Amino acid sequence: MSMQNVAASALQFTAPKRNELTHIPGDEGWPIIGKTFQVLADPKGHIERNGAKYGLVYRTHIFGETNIVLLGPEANELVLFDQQKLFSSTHGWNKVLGLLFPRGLMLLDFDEHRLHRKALSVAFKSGPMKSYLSDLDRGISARVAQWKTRPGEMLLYPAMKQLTLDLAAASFLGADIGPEVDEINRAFVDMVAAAVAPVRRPLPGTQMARGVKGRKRIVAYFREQIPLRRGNRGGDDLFSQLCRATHEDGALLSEQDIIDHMSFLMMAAHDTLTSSLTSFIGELAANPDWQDRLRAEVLALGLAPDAPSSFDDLEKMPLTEMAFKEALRLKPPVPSMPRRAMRDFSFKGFAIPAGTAVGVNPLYTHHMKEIWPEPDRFDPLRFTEDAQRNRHRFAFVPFGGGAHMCLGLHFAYMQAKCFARHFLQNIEVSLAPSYKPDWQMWPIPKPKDGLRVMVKAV
Ligand code: HEM
Repeated sequence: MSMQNVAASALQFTAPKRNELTHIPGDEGWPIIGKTFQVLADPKGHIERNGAKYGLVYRTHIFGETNIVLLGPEANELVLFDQQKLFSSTHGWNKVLGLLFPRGLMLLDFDEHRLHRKALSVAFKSGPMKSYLSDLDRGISARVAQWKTRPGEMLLYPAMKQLTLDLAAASFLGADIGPEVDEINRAFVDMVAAAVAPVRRPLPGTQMARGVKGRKRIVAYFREQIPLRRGNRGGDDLFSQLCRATHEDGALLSEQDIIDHMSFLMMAAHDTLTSSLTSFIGELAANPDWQDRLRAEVLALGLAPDAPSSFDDLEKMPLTEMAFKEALRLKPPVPSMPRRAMRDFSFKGFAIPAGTAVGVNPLYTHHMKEIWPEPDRFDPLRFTEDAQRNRHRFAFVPFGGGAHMCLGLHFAYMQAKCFARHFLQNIEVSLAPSYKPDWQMWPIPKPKDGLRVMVKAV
């Protein structure tokens, strides 16, 4: 199938009439605003109250539209695995991300999505990943060494945000960006912040307006660089990999495709890693026994404090991986995932018509008491092989599942373990007595006060 035929087949939909959904239990709240403010104020509480009142399928109204929320592992499997190709990711995510990240991988569907995902996958094979690891390792080691020289209180979230930004510049764009690096970083930060801004139109003075301007700058940068990266200025960074990537028929990705995929990839990686690395270290600060166990695992690698980490070293950190998973369970960086039904379907006895906006919710599933006893307790042993064996495979879905499962999953584990290795080997982290950080859980989990931790050299 040629790329043009595939692109032309993008699906259209008609939203169902209101009375086609009223058989589904729920409460749509006020006209127009619906339940939007309740969801924004307390997403976990809101969804748990609705789940308790209405069950695993309920109707609500957010962001100007009726939504059907489908809860639990079976719903995740139906929607994410999507064996029957019922659900469009394009028409789910477009409303949130379409203006700034049009045609990012997650915003493509079905055959077209499959072809692009295949082309992008080369950049995530083990050869390129090893090269990203050496960039990440260098950046992390240098930053941890700086933190080590400044013992005392530190605001974890902003420090982590700056670090992931600098690491993305090195591993995604190459160390050699030149004097434009600060300007590109700023444009990128504006674009990512706009992705989750409450005002969705680029009105003057809004974050969305800054985001649209940032996108213009980033697009211009990519456009000017593509011919250079395809020639002898290309390196091993992710951008250069995409500039050389081809479709099945051997054709290079188009300039516009590279721009759209790069913008999306950088966004997909940035806030998710910032959020998860912050919650991971936050949990270790709150659970010193686990911090000690992971430090022992790191020290057992036998590496000098400033020595680089290899793929093999990271393989020998299973407890660290389990602890990172537990942080992702407690605070999934993508707490909910939207889709649009392209055909009629039914779930738990409810008929749901084509065109309906539906959503699944990792944040809810990750706290279901019947799957995760004492769901708010940090316990990495939930992820031993034994403990996982009898669990539904869609009970833990921080990276989604099925065709759109996170393409950067191994990148994320690699960065988290590399970070843990340098951090724990050099720094001890704690929380002040009686301090309980307060988190905003949606659209991306983030500590409200930046998360104050105490650091000291090990
Ligand atoms: C802890 C970090 C991360 C988390 C929790 C995360 C989570 C997710 C989730 C839940 C999805 C699927 C959304 C859906 O189906 O609606 C997704 C998709 C994606 N993620 Fe990640 N992500 C992370 C890091 C990354 C990184 C580091 C990269 C790139 C280097 C990345 C690239 C992508 C891409 C390209 C997709 C779209 C895949 C597709 O549609 O085929 N992510 N991610």
